[in-house]
Amino acid sequence: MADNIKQQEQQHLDGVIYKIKVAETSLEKKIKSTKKDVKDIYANFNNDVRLKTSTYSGMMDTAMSIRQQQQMLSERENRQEHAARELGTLNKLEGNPYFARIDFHETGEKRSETIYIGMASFTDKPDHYLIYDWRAPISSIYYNGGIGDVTYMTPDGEQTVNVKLKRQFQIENSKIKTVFDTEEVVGDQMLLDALSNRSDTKMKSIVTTIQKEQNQIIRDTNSELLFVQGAAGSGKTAAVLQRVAYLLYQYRGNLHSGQIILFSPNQLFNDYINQVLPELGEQNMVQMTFYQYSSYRLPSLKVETLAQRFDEQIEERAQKINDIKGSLDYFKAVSAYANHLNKEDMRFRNLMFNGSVMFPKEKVEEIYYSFNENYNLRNRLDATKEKLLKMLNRKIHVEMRKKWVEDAVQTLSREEIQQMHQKGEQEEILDSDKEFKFLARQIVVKAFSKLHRQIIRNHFLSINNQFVHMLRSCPQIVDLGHYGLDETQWKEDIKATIGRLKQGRLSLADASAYLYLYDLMTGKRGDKDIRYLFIDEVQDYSAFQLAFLKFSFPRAKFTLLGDLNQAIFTHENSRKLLDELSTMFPADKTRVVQLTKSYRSTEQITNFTKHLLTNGEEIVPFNREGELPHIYVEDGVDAAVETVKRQAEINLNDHETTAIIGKTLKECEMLTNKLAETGVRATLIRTENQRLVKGIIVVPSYLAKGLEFDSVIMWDASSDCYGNERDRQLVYTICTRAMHRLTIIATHDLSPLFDRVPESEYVMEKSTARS
Ligand SMILES: Nc1ncnc2c1ncn2[C@@H]1O[C@H](COP(=O)(O)OP(=O)(O)OP(=O)(O)O)[C@@H](O)[C@H]1O
Repeated sequence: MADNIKQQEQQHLDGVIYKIKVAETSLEKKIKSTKKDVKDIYANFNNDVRLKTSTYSGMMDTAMSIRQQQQMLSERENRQEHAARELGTLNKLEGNPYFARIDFHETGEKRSETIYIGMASFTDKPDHYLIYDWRAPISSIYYNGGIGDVTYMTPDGEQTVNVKLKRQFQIENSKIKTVFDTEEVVGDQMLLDALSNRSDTKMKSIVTTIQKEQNQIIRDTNSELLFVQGAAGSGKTAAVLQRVAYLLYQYRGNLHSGQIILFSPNQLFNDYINQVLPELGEQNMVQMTFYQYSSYRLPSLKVETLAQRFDEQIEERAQKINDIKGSLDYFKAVSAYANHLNKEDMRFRNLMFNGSVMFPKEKVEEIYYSFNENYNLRNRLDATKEKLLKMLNRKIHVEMRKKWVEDAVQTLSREEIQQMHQKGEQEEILDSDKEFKFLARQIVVKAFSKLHRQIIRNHFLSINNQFVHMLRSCPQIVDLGHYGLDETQWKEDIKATIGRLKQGRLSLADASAYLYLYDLMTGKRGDKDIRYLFIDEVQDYSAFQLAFLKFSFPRAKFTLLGDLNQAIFTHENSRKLLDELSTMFPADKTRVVQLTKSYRSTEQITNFTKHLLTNGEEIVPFNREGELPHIYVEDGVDAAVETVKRQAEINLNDHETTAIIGKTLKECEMLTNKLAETGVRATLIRTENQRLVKGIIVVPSYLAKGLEFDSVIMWDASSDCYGNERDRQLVYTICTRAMHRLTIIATHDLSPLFDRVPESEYVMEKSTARS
């Protein structure tokens, strides 16, 4: 780029920065003066508020003047807060105000226009934009096309402009480091620079290099269901975080971050991505894992953890059970079963008082089914509660005459009596009979309060029994044979579920059905406040879970991101997911976007990992050069640990973050101990509640989901660890975590899952070959 262009742009930049500084000074003044105002209001509060409390009108005056002062205060405080936020944005802009310039011509206009695009908008006078926010409609032309006609969406519909110049900048500390003009959508050079950076324990925003296909995902506002199938490293997570920032900008004032929820694969991942939105000047949305959601909804039960769920995968029969329990057929079966509860089969519990039955379950059942067939489960339950509460009220009189109440009245202390009078808002009564009745009533009401609460909280329903009854009824509703199961196996599984329930535990698959059944029984209608729901790594969700989430968040638009190649929990079944999903949303409001380009890894790593898949989704590597992956096949564990040690040291010397990814936690523990014996310090990530750290970490495969590292060492890629075809997607997921370097180490024969990779795509290092 010619020096004079750089100079001209630097001059323009200096001018913008000067104006930003002017705006900052004026905001600082404004903040100072508002602060002083607030202080003055507090100081003069006593003088300005006229306290007149002797008459009614005096009290009204006082109230009015307090209210005026409060309004003034809150108005000043809002102003101060707003100015402080604006100042924060300007401070961020000052060092790096924009990253692109576009010159374009709009049909019908005499002159071309020039705009600069940055992280936030900046005007020096009303409607005079020196910088446009990257999320403004016009900024789309930067992401959507190169030179020539480019179309973008405005609030009034599509608009086409003719782009004459597209210029990109790298600015640091108010100085232009590089300027380049590009004909492309977003220049490869800029993207290459961004991707060559080292990994971090926190994900970064991609605003300056968003790709066209990613931009479609970010700016989609029409779809009820947006399904993104994207290869590993294609920027699904990155794009979705930008999308949240975009939605918050687009619907400012009508949408806040608390109305957006992101379901993520694990807590480590939550921690990894939690800086992106603050970096974009927005607040984080609600983030949770499905496990956390189920546990929060079922506080008295222990739901199976990620690690337990992963270990369970190994058993084939458990997998079949999971398949059926994850299906839409099963979801429909639970719905049909609940529907039939309107007529019969609702299970109840006795309501007890002082160790004996107060309302027997038969009585509760009689009440429940006494209402006509127009009642649904929700109002049937409400009406039952109302009736039970009335009956409980009527029982107060009977109970008051019982001996235990008389005894309790006799033993009341003076203080207790006084307290009861205060609570009952009744003066002490001189008539002793009335006084006795008053006290007896208070005692009974207090004693009944637990029962009262139990009625309000539906304790007369027996959800555990109901759930088991539902499981028993299933063979009549779902075709078990279709899932390769027979009734005996199903019964055995029910037995296991009962065993778990007795210990207060539930499997994750059971937890969804349990919650759904409970919600139907109690007529819950879901959380209507959530407007956007995102699921990352959706291939690990079952159709049941998705249908349940749709039921639980009925007003939310869904954005689902996944890679069918990385289905480590649902395996091949995940391919059915798309079909099943399409039945849950209106076809004209469903959009499927495919991202095929993989940005995370070097071309060599992507070419290698591509061959790990059979019939995989399409993957195109991004053109970034690196070394070929290395495979070491060693003679035994000790030799392999030595190789891990050597490789980890090389990686550390290159300042690379290394993740050693083992299959299970047990293997990772063993390796960490062995490494420690040889003097290598590595941090073992045992649970998802830990934090990622720099240096060498050892992490089990199921926790590495969604994360990325400079270097990955795959630990024990031998045939007895990964001998099963079902592990193919897991191996793919592990290897695709590497950005710059991938090393695969086997303690003996290499897993056959690598057989399909052509020899030209890696360097094979056999133990014997090196010795
Ligand atoms: N347009 C882009 N500009 C710069 N970096 C990008 C872009 N798109 C993706 N990346 C980078 O590529 C890497 C992979 O992105 P991301 O983690 O979002 O992929 P993913 O599709 O969610 O991957 P996976 O499914 O394997 O977890 C990240 O480091 C991300 O910052």
